[in-house]
Amino acid sequence: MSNRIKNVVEEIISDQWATLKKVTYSYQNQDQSWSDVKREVYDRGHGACALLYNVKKQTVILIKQFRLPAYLAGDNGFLTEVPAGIIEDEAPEQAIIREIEEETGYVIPALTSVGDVFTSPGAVTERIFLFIAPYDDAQKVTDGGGLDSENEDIEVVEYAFAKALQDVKKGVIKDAKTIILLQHLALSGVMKTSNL
Ligand SMILES: Nc1nc2c(ncn2[C@@H]2O[C@H](COP(=O)(O)OP(=O)(O)O[C@H]3O[C@H](CO)[C@@H](O)[C@H](O)[C@@H]3O)[C@@H](O)[C@H]2O)c(=O)[nH]1
Ligand SMILES: [Mg+2]
Repeated sequence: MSNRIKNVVEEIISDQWATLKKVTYSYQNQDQSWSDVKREVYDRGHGACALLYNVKKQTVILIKQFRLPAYLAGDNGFLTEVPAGIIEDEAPEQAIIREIEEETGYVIPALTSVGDVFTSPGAVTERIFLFIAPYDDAQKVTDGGGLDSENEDIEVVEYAFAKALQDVKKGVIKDAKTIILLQHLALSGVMKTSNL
C-alpha cells in the first residue's frame, strides 16, 4: 500500500453480476501536494487463461466466441482467444484446469505459470493469471464448447502456430491475453518460428 494514497472511500453504484463502485481518495502528487480524486471502478473478480500447444504438430488450441463488449466497441464481436475463465474460490491453476475442460474438452493436469497482468487498470480491478501447457490428442475427452447453463457457445479451433502468429500480425487476433501468450510461446523457443 502506498503512503501517497489515503482516505479511500468506496460507494457501490451497482452490485448485480459484478460490482461497479465510485471511489474517492486523497492522492499525493509528485510535487507533494494533495488532490481529492473520484474514480469509477468495475470489479468482476480475477481471471486465468492458458495457451495449449503441441510441439510435434506445431499447433495451439484457441476458441472463438461472441463478446458483447467488443461488439459494442465496433468489432464483429467474434473473438479468437485462449481458453479463460473467472477464478472462483480457488487457486488460479485450479480455475484454468476446469475452464480448459469446459471450453475446449481437453483434460490438462498441470500447467506452467507465466505471470499475471492487469487487463484494463484504469477502470477494471481484474488481474489475469497466464499459463501455458503442452497438449496431445489423447487428452481430448469431450467436445468442449462451454456451459449451456451460462449461454456459452464456444467454437474450439486447433490452429497452426504459424497461422496464429500471422493472425496476430494481421490484426485478426485482437484479444490481449491471447496475443501475450502467443508471443510468449514464440519467444520461448519451444515452437518453430523460422518461417515467419
Ligand atoms: N448472467 C450473467 N452472466 C454473465 C455476465 N457477464 C458475463 N457473464 C457470463 O459469465 C460467464 C463467464 O465465463 P468464464 O469463462 O468464467 O469467463 P470469461 O468471460 O471467459 O472470462 C475470461 O476472459 C475475459 C475476457 O478476456 C477476462 O476478462 C476474464 O478474466 C477471463 O479471463 C460467461 O458465460 C459469460 O457470458 C452478466 O452480466 N450476467
Ligand atoms: Mg471463458
